[in-house]
Amino acid sequence: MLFFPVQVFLISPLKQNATKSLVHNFSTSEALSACFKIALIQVKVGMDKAKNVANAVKEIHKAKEKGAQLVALPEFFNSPYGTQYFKEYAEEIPCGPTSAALKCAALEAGVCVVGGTIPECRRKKFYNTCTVWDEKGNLVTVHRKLHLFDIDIPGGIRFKESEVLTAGDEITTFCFKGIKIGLGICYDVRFFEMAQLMAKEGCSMLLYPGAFNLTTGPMHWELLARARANDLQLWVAFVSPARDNSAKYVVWGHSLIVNPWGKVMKMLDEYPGTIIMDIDTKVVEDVRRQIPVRCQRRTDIYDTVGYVKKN
Ligand SMILES: NC(=O)CCC(=O)C(=O)O
Repeated sequence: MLFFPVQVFLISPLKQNATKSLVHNFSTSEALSACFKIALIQVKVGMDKAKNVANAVKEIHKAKEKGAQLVALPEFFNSPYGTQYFKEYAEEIPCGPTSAALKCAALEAGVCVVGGTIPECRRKKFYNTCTVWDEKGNLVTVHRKLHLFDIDIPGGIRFKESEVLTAGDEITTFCFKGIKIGLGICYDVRFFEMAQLMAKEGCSMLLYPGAFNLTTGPMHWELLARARANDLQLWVAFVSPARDNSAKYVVWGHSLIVNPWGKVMKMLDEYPGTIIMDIDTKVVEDVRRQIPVRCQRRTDIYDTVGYVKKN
């Protein structure tokens, strides 16, 4: 087994269950050889919050029946996507009804639930927040979207999440069956350094609830998933809502899983559906051994890693 010691200098505190130490040594061996079955649930999201949540819960149970051990939902699975909706649909975490439903679903189905995202209200601010629940219904972690989706493409799309939402300020990883998984939310995927940092934290998979649109989706959705997977040599999963052409923001759909070679293993179309897939982290080890870019970096010439944020 190869052992490549890497030293990462983390300046800001990371989350409770992410690596907290200021200097963290790890090797590729941390991320090796475990398997689990993942489900990515591409549900349609409408105006009725209770119905959206009930639908997601039903799909979690169906995924469990198909053998899933970790079930992931899309970005804003309980609320339509739009700055005009976020405050109305927002809830506190973990005491709101959507958290209660996810906790109960995780416990009853006996699966880990990555609860897509919901609009969260917290201390008079609003966030785009992902919760993770273990199979006993415990809240494992939360990730608040770090990079708000503010773009303006004339003739394409203009969106400004920052009109309503506040950005999170922590990198989030969690462990599932001995595998470290990094969380990002949609637009977060465009920021390579964030993904690189999670890879350096020892992640074998990056999971992004997301909701691209009909302008950027066809151009960048698959490209970004494959780019992150190939550059960082890990599994990447994106999970989107299904398309609703009557919505104000029409999503691209196409939830997908890319393997550490950068190959799309499964991808949905725009309709509701579920991807079920075995994730084997041995593939991570194989790619990293056969194409050992991780230990070939010329950090004497460039050093783009080893930072989080300056306080
Ligand atoms: N919900 C989002 O962050 C959308 C991101 C997106 O569409 C993009 O192009 O990036």
